[in-house]
Amino acid sequence: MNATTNAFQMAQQQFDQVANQLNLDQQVREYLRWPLREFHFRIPVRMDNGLIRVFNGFRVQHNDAIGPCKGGIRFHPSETVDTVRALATWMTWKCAVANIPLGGGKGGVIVDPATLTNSEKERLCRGYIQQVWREIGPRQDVPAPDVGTTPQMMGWMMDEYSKLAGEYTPGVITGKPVGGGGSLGRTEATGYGVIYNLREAMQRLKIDPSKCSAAIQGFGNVAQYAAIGFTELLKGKVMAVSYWDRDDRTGYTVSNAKGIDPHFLMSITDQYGSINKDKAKAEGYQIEDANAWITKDVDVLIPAAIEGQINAETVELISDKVRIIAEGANGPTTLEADEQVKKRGVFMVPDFLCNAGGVTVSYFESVQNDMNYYWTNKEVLDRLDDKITTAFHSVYEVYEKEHVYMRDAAYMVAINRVVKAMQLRGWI
Ligand SMILES: NC(=O)C1=CN([C@@H]2O[C@H](COP(=O)(O)OP(=O)(O)OC[C@H]3O[C@@H](n4cnc5c(N)ncnc54)[C@H](OP(=O)(O)O)[C@@H]3O)[C@@H](O)[C@H]2O)C=CC1
Ligand SMILES: O=C(O)CCC(=O)C(=O)O
Repeated sequence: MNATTNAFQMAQQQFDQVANQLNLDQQVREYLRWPLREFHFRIPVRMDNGLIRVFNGFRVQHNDAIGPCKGGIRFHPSETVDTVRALATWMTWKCAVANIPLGGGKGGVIVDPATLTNSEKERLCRGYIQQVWREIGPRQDVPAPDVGTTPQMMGWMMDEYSKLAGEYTPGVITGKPVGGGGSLGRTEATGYGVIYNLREAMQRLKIDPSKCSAAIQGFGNVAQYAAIGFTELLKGKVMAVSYWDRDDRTGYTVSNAKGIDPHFLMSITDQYGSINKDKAKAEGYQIEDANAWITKDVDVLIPAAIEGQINAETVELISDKVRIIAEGANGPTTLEADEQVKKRGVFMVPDFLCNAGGVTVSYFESVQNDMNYYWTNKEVLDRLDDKITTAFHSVYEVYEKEHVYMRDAAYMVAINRVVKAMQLRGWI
């Protein structure tokens, strides 16, 4: 998030705007504007050099009216509790709009995982669980990966929880490695979910996807599979992706006038989403500055890195050719920029609808863990497609009927479902 934008204030303001439109009761607003519970803790870790380093960790549980809290754990050097609160709040709306029986939670550790060795990462993951294990569980709160965390880390966390709980408990965490309690399809789920949303949006807007081009910000998990999906499922062209270069401490855009080959770029990308720009250049790619991706004359922009990237400054750089923004990241568009996007009539597929594919397959993973029976990749992706398609149209129908912005329509669907669950449980 850029320095001037606080993600949690942004999440609250988005909610307030729609609460006004829905004329939501004041007491219900108070309930939903803040997380129900949050845990702040310190995680001492013995580093490989024998010294102890203490990390700050958080787990925030926003709402569990519909089911156990659900949401990733982010390892990031600029993590703040407000970012985690925002992400937990958005998880509540995400699970509700996807119509899966889960609530919203999120976790975080202030750390740059790229500075840790593998064994230090393992001890940090186990330490995180040691601090929070009493507050999570398959029927309480189920974490998962997010920025800076991986399936292997989820495997270590599940193992630590199982040891502390005294029984094998795969359903405590999702996004685990396949063969270690994970589900096929989870790796590609979020990026493909973005693409299923785009396919449905284009069908409603009568746009031929095979004639479309896209530019993507980021080249981590979500961006990589969005790029593959855009080229292979929609048959469109991705003209540019951007990434953060750790060595140069700046971002770059990697573009190709003929369209990028996502598989080639993935083959020269490290585990943190950093592309080897020399190898890309040698294959004829152009290397441009960090913001070049957003200036491209493309039909679709897919921000898939972090929060606050389409903001008051960068929104001015968006080409008039852009017709759709599909938010792969959580909270990539600030409130000011959102107003501009709305005014310009660009069709918005909002974050908690657009990137709901990941948590949907996480839900499938926990269902498979409970059954101890695992589905094929095709079964998982077919079910995902079905869920995302239904979610998209449930929001689109409100957008059409109520003549509201797509983000507001998604909030309306989600808030109504959460409020109904709260009423049915006698909370309000
Ligand atoms: N993974 C999932 O299933 C889901 C993820 N999301 C959201 O999607 C977004 C991306 O997550 P994910 O792909 O998993 O995370 P990853 O860590 O795999 O990828 C994010 C990438 O974006 C890079 N990045 C950071 N800042 C910039 C920048 N200014 N310009 C270009 N690249 C940048 C990061 O670099 P570096 O590591 O060097 O900072 C990293 O390589 C996040 O908002 C996440 O919360 C949402 C739903 C589910
Ligand atoms: O897979 C999950 O449970 C959560 C993924 C997540 O953190 C997100 O959707 O932002």
